[in-house]
Amino acid sequence: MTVRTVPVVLVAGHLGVGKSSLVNHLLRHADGVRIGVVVNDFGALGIDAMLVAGQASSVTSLANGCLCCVTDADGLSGVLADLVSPAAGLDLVVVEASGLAEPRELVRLLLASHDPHAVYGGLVAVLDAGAPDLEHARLADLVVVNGLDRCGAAALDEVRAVAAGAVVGTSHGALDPALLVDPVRRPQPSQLTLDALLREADGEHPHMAAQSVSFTSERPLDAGRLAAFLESGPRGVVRIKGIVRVPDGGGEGFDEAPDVWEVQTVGTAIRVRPAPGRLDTRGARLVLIGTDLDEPALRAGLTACVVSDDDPAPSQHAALALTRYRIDLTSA
Ligand SMILES: Nc1nc2c(ncn2[C@@H]2O[C@H](COP(=O)(O)OP(=O)(O)OP(=O)(O)O)[C@@H](O)[C@H]2O)c(=O)[nH]1
Repeated sequence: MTVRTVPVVLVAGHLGVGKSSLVNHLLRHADGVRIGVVVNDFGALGIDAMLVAGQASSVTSLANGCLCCVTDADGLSGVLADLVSPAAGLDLVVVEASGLAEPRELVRLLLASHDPHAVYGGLVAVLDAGAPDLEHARLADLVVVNGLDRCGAAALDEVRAVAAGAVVGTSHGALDPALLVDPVRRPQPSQLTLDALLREADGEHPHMAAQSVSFTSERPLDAGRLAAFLESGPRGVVRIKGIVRVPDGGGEGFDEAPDVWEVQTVGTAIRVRPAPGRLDTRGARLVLIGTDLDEPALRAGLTACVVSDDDPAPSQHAALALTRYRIDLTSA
């Protein structure tokens, strides 16, 4: 049986860069995605708590299912356990770090929590377009350069030159939630949800919509070439998900290893697990999600991963290049 997992996304950045604006935008554009928010408020005047709670606490009573918890770093694991439990029914948990929190420490805390229902959804670093912190850009899986309305887009190239993950420019934190989580189809409520009402009342900060590129191959992909493609952090790509068959030389002790894998990436964070049986495939099906995608380049990159007749037979443990990113989410 496959355990249901909820991605937990960390949002970090210096004081006043627009973290709360980003979280509020996600909540207001949730469109059926049930988002839980953790405000990691280190006593910094409680501003985050007020801003987020002002809207999220009233959302708790709606079908939308948003909720808000205030915590400090020590309480993170306990709060996360509640939020990601199947009973909470959430699709995404966003942890907003206070401007004082060290992103690396929060990532460590999250990875150390070992909750079977939580899966690391990536570190989103919000940077000020006027004075981007390039150290944060190097750490993050997704970099949001915020404040383009004030400062223009000049910082984007500077950030892209050093960022390991994808880089997106925003104004007022207007990040498309589809960059972080798949849209969820749920029956439409008979009346407007709170997120729709808030959007109408506030006016919009339009966000650059996420794009996607689908790639299908009838043949397996070479694990080494695919891993290199994923590790390269293709430009503009925030998330990749799909099913891939990779050939393996079948080294000793590896006979039981499956050949078909589910692959998910967020920025530079890669994770794979054995594909559920019904998703068996002869080759590969991948979806790449991001902004400003260079579709021909992405297709060329993935096509180059397809195993050809000219390739040598796979070496022993060939699949390890990819399967070393395995996280075991499968329970007996
Ligand atoms: N003009 C402009 N103002 C912005 C933008 N993003 C945020 N702001 C404003 O900047 C101020 C700080 O934004 P927040 O979203 O609270 O920033 P934060 O990172 O959560 O701040 P802390 O919680 O203090 O760390 C607020 O007054 C926002 O309305 C933007 O892109 N353009």
